[in-house]
Amino acid sequence: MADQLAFTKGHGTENDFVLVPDLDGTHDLMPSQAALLADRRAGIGGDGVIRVVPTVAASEESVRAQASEARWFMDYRNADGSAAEMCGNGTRVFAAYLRREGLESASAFAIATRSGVKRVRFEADGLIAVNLGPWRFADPENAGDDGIDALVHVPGHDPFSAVSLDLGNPHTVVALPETVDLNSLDLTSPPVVNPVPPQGTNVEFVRPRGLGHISMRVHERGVGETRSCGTGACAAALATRLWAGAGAPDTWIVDVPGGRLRVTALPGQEVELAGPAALVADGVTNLV
Ligand SMILES: N[C@@H](CCC[C@H](N)C(=O)O)C(=O)O
Repeated sequence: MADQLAFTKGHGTENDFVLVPDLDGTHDLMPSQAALLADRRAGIGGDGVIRVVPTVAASEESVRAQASEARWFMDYRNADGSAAEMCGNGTRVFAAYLRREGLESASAFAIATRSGVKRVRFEADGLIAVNLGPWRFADPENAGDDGIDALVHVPGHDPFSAVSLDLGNPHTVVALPETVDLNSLDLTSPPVVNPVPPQGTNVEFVRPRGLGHISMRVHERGVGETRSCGTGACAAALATRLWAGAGAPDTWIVDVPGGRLRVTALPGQEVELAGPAALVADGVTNLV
C-alpha cells in the first residue's frame, strides 16, 4: 500500500461507497483496511468500499477470465471488510466513476465483478441501467408455489415467511403481512433467518404499493440496515412479481429510504436495475 490513498465518495440512492482507484492493480486492500475506510467515525464512512482495478490484475482467476469483455473490475467489500460477489448500486457508482475519470468513454460498456460480467448503459434521462444478469430462486425444491422457503425473525413479531433468491449474492425477501408497518420494524440487529443461509444473506422487507410498485427496507449482510440495496431491490421486485401471479408486470418501481429504483425482469431469466449515481467528494487519506 502507498502512504497516501486517493479516494472518491459516491452513492446510489444513498447506498454509499468509498471508491479507491488502484489503476495499476498493485494496492490490494486487507479486510481491516476496507473496514477502516468504511468506518463512519474513524474513517471516511460508507456502506461499502470499491477498489477500481484493471480486470487483468484481479487476484481471482474467475475475474481475470472476464478481461476480454470488461476492462475494469469492481472489487467490492462490505463495511465490515468482507468481500461480496455483487453490489447493484455499486455498479452504477463504479460506472459513473469510470466515465468521469475517462477510463471508459462509451455510453454502454461492461464491468467485471465476482459474479460475472455486468453490462452498464447510460440513459438519456440521467439514470444508469445495469443488466445484473441471471437470477434464480435459491431453493425451489423446498419452496411452495409462492416460493416461500424460509422464516425470518425480527424482534417483537411472529416469524415472517420469506423467499430466498440468488442475484449473484444471496437475498431473503420477506412477505410482510398487511398488519405490520414497514417503517416500525426494528432492523438494528440482523434478522435471524431459518434455515440459516450458509454464506449469510441480505434481508429485504416489502410493502406492496400497487401493481408494479413496492416499498422496501433492507438489512445488508456485512453492513446493517442501509438506505438502499440494488440487488435487494431486484430480489424484492422479482419475489413480489411471483406473488402477484399471472399478468404481473415486468417493470417495477422500488422505493427505498434513499430514493427510487427501477427493476425490469428481462427475457432469459435476467434482470435490469436502473437508478441514479452521484460522486460527491474526492480526497486523500492516510488510512492505509
Ligand atoms: N448494496 C449492494 C449489495 C452489497 C453487498 C451485500 N451487502 C452482500 O454482502 O451481498 C447492492 O446495491 O446490491
